[in-house]
Amino acid sequence: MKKALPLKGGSAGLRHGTKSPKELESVLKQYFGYSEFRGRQLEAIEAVLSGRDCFCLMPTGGGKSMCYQIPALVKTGVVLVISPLIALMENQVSSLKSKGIPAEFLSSTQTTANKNKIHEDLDSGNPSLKLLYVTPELVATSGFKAKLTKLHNRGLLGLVAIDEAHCISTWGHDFRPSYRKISSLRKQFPDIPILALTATAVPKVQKDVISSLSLQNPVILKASFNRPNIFYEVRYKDLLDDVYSDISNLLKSSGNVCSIIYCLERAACDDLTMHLAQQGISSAAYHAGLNSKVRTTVLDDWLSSRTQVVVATVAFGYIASFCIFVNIVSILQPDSMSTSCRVQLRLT
Ligand SMILES: Nc1ncnc2c1ncn2[C@@H]1O[C@H](COP(=O)(O)OP(=O)(O)OP(=O)(O)O)[C@@H](O)[C@H]1O
Repeated sequence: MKKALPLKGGSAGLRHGTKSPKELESVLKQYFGYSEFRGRQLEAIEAVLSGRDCFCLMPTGGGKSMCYQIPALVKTGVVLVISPLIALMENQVSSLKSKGIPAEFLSSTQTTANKNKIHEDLDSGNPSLKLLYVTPELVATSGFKAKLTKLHNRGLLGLVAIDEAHCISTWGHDFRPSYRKISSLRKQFPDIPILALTATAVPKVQKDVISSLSLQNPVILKASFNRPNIFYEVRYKDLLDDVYSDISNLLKSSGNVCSIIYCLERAACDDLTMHLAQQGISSAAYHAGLNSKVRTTVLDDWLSSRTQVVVATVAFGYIASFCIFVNIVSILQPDSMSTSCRVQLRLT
């Protein structure tokens, strides 16, 4: 049976579920370079390692992923991560791989050859994978359920993590009907801990998520949403002579700070990008109307500071999750205050 990944410093004799906070911290340091856990991370990790279900409410960018990534490193078997966005999965998987952590995702964007390789690994009885990211749509299929059952029967399903768990709730702002179907997992694998993660704080949603997933006596963790490094300034469009000029002046006065501007419509992204280019500001549009190759180039150029400004629809906020100083400008009415705040918190 595949063991947990080896730890530097000779901790190999430890069994999952029995690690001390210090030992878990050393795993954090070894793989991610951070010296301590943030907020409620450690409690969430300890809860699932002890076999408990857990509902974890943490602000966007608060470090929810660590709550299942650390267990994946210390537990035997595979951690299944259910995530609603392929771009998010791709981003996480490539970041984990760059740290030497075996992770993969299954989605329609994968080549058949890649998918086959992942399935072969899962069927091998000794998978090298530690984390497998999938969509809720895939989890609902009978073929994938059978695969999970096989994995579980061999003692190789370590944890089910449900990212963006508010999508389960009809009261959640990103409600996805297919998410409802994953509620069968609790019945299917009664002995496997389920970790539900969300940044949506509405009590009605929390209750709905916990009951829809039939979480058993879950550990409920709520982290503080206070982010002192965030500063909001509101400028009324109607009081400005020219919104585009106001934005370009703001960008020029901020120096070379990497920035994102959110617009509701694709055409506005293209228009504003053109205006900024005319003002000598390096910028690029990012929206669903561009093919994935262009979008990847835009993201890469922005992350490596070859482009200063991305003018995007809200989809961009789900992809980029690491930037030190960011100017965020939302023009036009955001679809909801909650979405706007979530995206901003993730990026700040
Ligand atoms: N203990 C820690 N110390 C320092 N940085 C951390 C810690 N845990 C996580 N991070 C970093 O915080 C950033 C945000 O983490 P993560 O993407 O997991 O947040 P999240 O809560 O999942 O956000 P979202 O709601 O956007 O999905 C990442 O760059 C991650 O590496």
